[in-house]
Amino acid sequence: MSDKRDIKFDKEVPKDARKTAIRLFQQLKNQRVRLTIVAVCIVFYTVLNVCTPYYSAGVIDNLLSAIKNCVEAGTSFSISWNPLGRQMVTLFFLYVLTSVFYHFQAYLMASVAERLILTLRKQISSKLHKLPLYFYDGNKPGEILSRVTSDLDKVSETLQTGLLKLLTAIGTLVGAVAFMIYFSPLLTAVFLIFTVISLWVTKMVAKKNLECAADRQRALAYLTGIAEEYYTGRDVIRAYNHEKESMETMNSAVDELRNATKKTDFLTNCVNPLIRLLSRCSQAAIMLLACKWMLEGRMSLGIVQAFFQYINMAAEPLTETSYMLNSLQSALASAERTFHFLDAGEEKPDTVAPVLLKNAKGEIAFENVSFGYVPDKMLMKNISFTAKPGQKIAVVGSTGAGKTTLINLLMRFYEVDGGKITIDGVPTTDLTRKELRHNFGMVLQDTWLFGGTIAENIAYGKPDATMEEIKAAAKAAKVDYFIRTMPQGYHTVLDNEAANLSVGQRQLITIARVFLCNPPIIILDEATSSVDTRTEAEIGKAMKKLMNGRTSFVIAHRLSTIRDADNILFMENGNIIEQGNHKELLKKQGAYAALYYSQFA
Ligand SMILES: Nc1ncnc2c1ncn2[C@@H]1O[C@H](COP(=O)(O)OP(=O)(O)OP(=O)(O)O)[C@@H](O)[C@H]1O
Repeated sequence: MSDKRDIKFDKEVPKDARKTAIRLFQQLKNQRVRLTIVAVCIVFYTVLNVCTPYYSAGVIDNLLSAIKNCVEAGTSFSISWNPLGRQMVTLFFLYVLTSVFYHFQAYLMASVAERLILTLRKQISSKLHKLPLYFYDGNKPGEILSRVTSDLDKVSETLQTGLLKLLTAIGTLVGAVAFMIYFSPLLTAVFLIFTVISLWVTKMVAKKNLECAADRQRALAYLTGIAEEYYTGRDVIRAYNHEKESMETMNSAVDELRNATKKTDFLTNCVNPLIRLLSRCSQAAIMLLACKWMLEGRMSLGIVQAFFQYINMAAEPLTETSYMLNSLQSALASAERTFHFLDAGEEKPDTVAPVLLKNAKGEIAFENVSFGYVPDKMLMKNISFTAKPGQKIAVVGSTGAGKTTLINLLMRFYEVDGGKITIDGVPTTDLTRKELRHNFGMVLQDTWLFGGTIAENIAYGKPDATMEEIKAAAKAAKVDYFIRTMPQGYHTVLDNEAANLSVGQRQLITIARVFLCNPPIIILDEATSSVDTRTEAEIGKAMKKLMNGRTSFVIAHRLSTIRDADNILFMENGNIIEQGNHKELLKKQGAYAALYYSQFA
């Protein structure tokens, strides 16, 4: 049963942030011009952003004194170009220019980030085809998918928003505080005292919030785990009368999640109003002092409004720095995971001078083949056998005996550790993988049909096949009639994992796929219990027809179907312990005979 103590949540921290940042930057080297323009825009934006409020203080004060002069002189108010009109237009253009620099860099940065993500996605896509199969054995599909989606999205988002904020934060903060001190050291001190208090409060709440969020995550994962467990085991739970216990465990998990969520929600919802309250208090205190000084003539209105602009400017980097650093850290962790994936060991490259195998006859030989999934633990030792063109080879053995492994080696999904496998006398390592696999057709129990039309699915191995060829293949597999009864016939789109087809129909379509490719060698994994007897007979007939004239390897689950095999490989613990035809093996009175008599006696 799932145990919530087993569920761990790692904080998103890169192992080597510096190395990852440098590597990420290297990926941007073809975008140097754009990045330089972005850097220039950021510098101009920061300088203008910090200097404009200072300029605005003078303009507002001049405007105010012009209004005052008019009121005192009893004349109507007008603005002359020199100096007030000029100053106001300059201020307007300063704001416009600041905004232009900001938006231009944002536009460029978005295109830099998306180009980078496109490059990385292309690298991942090409990597997926170069990875050896054992990589997929050790990694969950969800993990690999998240490299392509959420990890790269996070990098892009941080490059576009977080990085700009971080780069402008120091300049803005230093500039704003410097101007504030210049205007009034006392008001600046009031602002800084309140800021330090609110930073401290945020830190305390954030720490507590992080703990509660981890508790909530744990409680949620536990609840999801047991819900899934109970759902899949519902029959067994009922059969053993464990409904009450399951319900109690479920209720306590739901309760725990409720408590954890309550705490997290409270902390999340209370932190913002608290910070806002502190910021209002600080602004009220500053405003009180500033108004007093204004009344005493010690401070002008222009300076007060400029001071408040600086307060807003300085508060943002101060309160957001920790968020920005976290998001940068988490983006670097994402980038690190992506690079780790891109660095994974690839399949041994194809030979540089490959042999071309035109019209293979289909003679296969295993010569003293040894293999282990784990380097120092050999599963197969010195396996040898030969399959003459057109022969039927049956591979038999209990579960885990090594039947699939034998096929994996034949198809070069894994590389042998010793000995060699030849096809028409040519070692498979002397061919390119593409050339080798071109000679094989596979019909497995787990059929794989993709989201496309039935015709496209049949033509998967020969995309340029004509409709006539596709129909002929379907006819050969005895699935043509069924396809024609579908609403759009061959153009019926299969989606949702071909849920509208039965297991047997899916298998017949994959048989048609092999008929179309017409390979000299085929691999068949016999259907077990997932189809009814009639369908099984239909599949059996189609397979028999497919085997006709081709070298075939049949992974057999029932001994009744392999009596006519030319060679039966009886496997145990990864090795072939007996081989020969049905009669020879019965005569031997060995493991095959024992199994045969146990099934048919
Ligand atoms: N990717 C892998 N990594 C490590 N060990 C593996 C891997 N695949 C299979 N094995 C191990 O190799 C042995 C042979 O497995 P294989 O899948 O070839 O057996 P099988 O005869 O096809 O079994 P089944 O009839 O159940 O499919 C088993 O002990 C299995 O646990």
